[in-house]
Amino acid sequence: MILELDCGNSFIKWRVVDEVLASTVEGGVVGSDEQLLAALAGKMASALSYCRLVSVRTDEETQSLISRLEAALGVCCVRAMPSDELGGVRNGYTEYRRLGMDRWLAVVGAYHLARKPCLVIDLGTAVTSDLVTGKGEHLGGFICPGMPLMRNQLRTHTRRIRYDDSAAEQALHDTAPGRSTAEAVERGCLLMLRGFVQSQVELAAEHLGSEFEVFLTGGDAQLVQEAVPRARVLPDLVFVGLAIACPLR
Ligand SMILES: Nc1ncnc2c1ncn2[C@@H]1O[C@H](COP(=O)(O)OP(=O)(O)O)[C@@H](O)[C@H]1O
Ligand SMILES: CC(C)(COP(=O)(O)O)[C@@H](O)C(=O)NCCC(=O)O
Ligand SMILES: [K+]
Repeated sequence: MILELDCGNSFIKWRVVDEVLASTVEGGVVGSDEQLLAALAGKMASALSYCRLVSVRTDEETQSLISRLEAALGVCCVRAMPSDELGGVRNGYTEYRRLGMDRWLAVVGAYHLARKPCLVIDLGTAVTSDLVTGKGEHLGGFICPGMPLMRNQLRTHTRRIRYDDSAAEQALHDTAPGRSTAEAVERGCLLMLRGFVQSQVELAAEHLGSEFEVFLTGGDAQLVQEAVPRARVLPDLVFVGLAIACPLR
């Protein structure tokens, strides 16, 4: 079985895949290296043959996680590295190494699934949007703050915006004008995200023509789904690209 990891700025997404059945056996989202090791401890260490991972963390943090995994699980870890061409997609950055690896693998994964023009939006700590043409030309994209960054900026740069996580969660059940601080902030940020996603769809039509697929991924993808009903919501999109970047030898 293969262990796959997507190390984002806030969370590590992990899953164990049976390469013979091509199915996911188990998976989860954890907040730290320690939590990851605890989640994996014992139960399937012996069944794991290989680990592949993508990380947008520093090289030091990523290497430290790899060392700990190799020591704890006895598996060889392979990390996806930047490339200017992969899976029929040409990286659109002037310096291809600068493009976030999660963005790159999501674009490669989307193009692999669609084989036509794609708009790929990843809603995590940051929100990223990337465009790829039907011929696999990555046109570049956009980066803006995601839900966690927007709410934290408001909390840390004002004196009276204070509310807890349960109030935040409650507030997101509706988009009526807020009648409390939590509702006003959470719904305001949510509507900003939805507006961004809608404007990206309009922009994509200008660059890609009318026939393109929209992919939504990242932990907050569901929040904007209703803004683009035709979008494919694929929480595992980065893993599709990861399998292409790090095939089993
Ligand atoms: N099961 C989940 N675990 C953790 N975060 C989640 C989950 N579902 C949704 N989220 C939300 O997803 C966002 C983080 O998305 P994610 O793609 O994991 O970010 P990153 O890749 O930057 O670490 C947060 O706003 C968090 O509240
Ligand atoms: C834009 C990102 C911070 C998004 O990270 P995430 O929200 O997934 O944790 C990451 O893709 C990154 O560090 N990119 C490097 C800069 C760039 O893509 O231009
Ligand atoms: K992201």
